[in-house]
Amino acid sequence: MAYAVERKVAELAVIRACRLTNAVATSHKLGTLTKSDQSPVTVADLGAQAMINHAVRQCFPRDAIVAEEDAKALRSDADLAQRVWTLIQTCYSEETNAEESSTIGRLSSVSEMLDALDSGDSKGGPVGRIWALDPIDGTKGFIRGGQYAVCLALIDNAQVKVGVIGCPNLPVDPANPDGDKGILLSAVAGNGVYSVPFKPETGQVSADRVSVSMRDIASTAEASFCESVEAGHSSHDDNAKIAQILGITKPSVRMDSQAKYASIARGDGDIYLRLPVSDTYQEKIWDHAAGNVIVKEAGGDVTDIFGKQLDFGIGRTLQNNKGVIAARKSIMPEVLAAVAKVRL
Ligand SMILES: Nc1ncnc2c1ncn2[C@@H]1O[C@H](COP(=O)(O)O)[C@@H](OP(=O)(O)O)[C@H]1O
Ligand SMILES: [Mg+2]
Ligand SMILES: [Mg+2]
Ligand SMILES: [Mg+2]
Repeated sequence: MAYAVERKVAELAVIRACRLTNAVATSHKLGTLTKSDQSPVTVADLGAQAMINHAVRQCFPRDAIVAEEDAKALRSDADLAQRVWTLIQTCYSEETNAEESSTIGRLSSVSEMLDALDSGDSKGGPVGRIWALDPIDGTKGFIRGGQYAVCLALIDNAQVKVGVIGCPNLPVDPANPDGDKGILLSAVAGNGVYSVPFKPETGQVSADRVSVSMRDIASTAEASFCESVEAGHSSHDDNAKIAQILGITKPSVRMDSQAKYASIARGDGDIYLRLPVSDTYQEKIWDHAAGNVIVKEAGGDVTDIFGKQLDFGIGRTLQNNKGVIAARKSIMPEVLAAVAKVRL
């Protein structure tokens, strides 16, 4: 299978990062900082990015990386850098799968950690292999104890070919929300999407991978839709109007992060609405790349609010697109017609 090695590396790197983020979440010592755009970042985002960037660089040294974070805050604060380094060392020491370090390696010094963090600064673009990394998507959800996701994708000549999303807080069985948590969704374009339950504390895979697909529904009135928790990321008002036009009566499922893509891919919900709040905000490629291939491989489609495919080949942002809509292919025309009515 094409991209089999890339998928294996991405799965190992994401599961390892989930072990680190889960340890930070359960310690309640999040080390939250505020970035220049006023959004939060925690020591877990930084530790996860350093480890994953290093894994990608070690396995595929010629590939570029577009990642959300950088080492700026750690380069000016040695104590903070040491704290992230300790988290990474603890995470390595808790490895239970020997394949992990033999395949994706380990960082060996603080300076290597800082360089790895800074190696996700590619400008992106239409040509070549570019990894898109969101070390914690839904940082606000992570801080709240809600949903968050570690998301890694490989974009090859502007097409998303591999997508892996780790959701440590997503229930393994959606019908049993208080049961075991920890799901990895993994897709290669043209080869389907698989769900793998894993234990976030150890990173151990707890059952076989199973192929998943989006639910078939007779009409949009039967659908349930999901949206961001943060009203600043997606217009709850517009989303509600669209749902009303589609005859949806169930309340929206509000969830942080690309866990939304993961849950519609495995059939927990049917439609993901992300209507823009601001005219100027440009969606980031790391917020959507992995989810894009995962939903498509599950039988869904993902477009912007005008029905255009998302363009992952023009840089770090989706500047040619506005908002995001995802749904099963068969209902997509109806959903986009409702979106158009609301946006007129
Ligand atoms: N005004 C805005 N509109 C849309 N998305 C935004 C936004 N401001 C921030 N975001 C992005 O929304 C992501 C979270 O999405 P969601 O609301 O689905 O959980 C954030 O990812 P991070 O948490 O990785 O920073 C951030 O990149
Ligand atoms: Mg962020
Ligand atoms: Mg994000
Ligand atoms: Mg993030």
